[in-house]
Amino acid sequence: MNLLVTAATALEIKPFQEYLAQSGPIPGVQIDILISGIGLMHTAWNLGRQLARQRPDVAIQAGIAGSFNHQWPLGQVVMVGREQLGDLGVDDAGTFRDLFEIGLWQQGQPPFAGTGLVNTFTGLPYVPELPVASSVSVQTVSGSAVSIERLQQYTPDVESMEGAAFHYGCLVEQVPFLQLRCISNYVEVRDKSKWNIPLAVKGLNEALIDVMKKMADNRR
Ligand SMILES: O=C(O)c1cccc(C(=O)CC[C@H]2O[C@@H](n3cnc4c(=O)[nH]cnc43)[C@H](O)[C@@H]2O)c1
Repeated sequence: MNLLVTAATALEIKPFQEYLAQSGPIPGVQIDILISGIGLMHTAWNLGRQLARQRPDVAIQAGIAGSFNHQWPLGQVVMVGREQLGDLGVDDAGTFRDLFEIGLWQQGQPPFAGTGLVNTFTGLPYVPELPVASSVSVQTVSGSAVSIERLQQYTPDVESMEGAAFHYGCLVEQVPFLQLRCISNYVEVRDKSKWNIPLAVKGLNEALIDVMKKMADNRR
């Protein structure tokens, strides 16, 4: 099995890489690591180049995220079922309208299902039993009541800056994929002191190692 593990920053998957360095090669599994950079543009370009070089059997994007859902504690790991683009559109005299609303994109145009980039989890050797989240990808981390209220139209559970690019690339290339996110903060009026990135990185990497091992076991 060729497994691609990608993250926006090296920090997010450092414990995973340390685990791999300690455990040595995993029989039957070749793992490529891609640090894609923060944001949709960097992720789209780096992922596209990587998929052209080496088509993986499975791709996993691992990252931290903000949560709209206060039922989930910081450190909760989720897998993303549906991605939407939260800020690609026009400012119509003070009202945000996305590309579907103004007719520049059509709902259901491949690889979209409606207005979402949906993971059916098909083709994965193992699907973890994690809460399934709806996600919105943004260029700017939401940090004001106005921007948070505007995103409610997408009924998101979580927010990241790379997820939609990852779903798009994997759907177009028909690579089975899994987006794992661990909650580092709530999406609320910005107060960085409430974020817990170390906790989220720890939870993310524990889940990532577990998923990688189970995928390897199921592929042998
Ligand atoms: O402002 C800072 O000092 C600062 C320090 C470290 C990290 C940040 C980020 O904004 C991290 C963005 C990064 O993490 C994902 N992420 C995490 N929480 C959120 C969120 O609430 N909304 C959107 N993205 C989030 C994101 O995918 C980026 O890769 C700031």
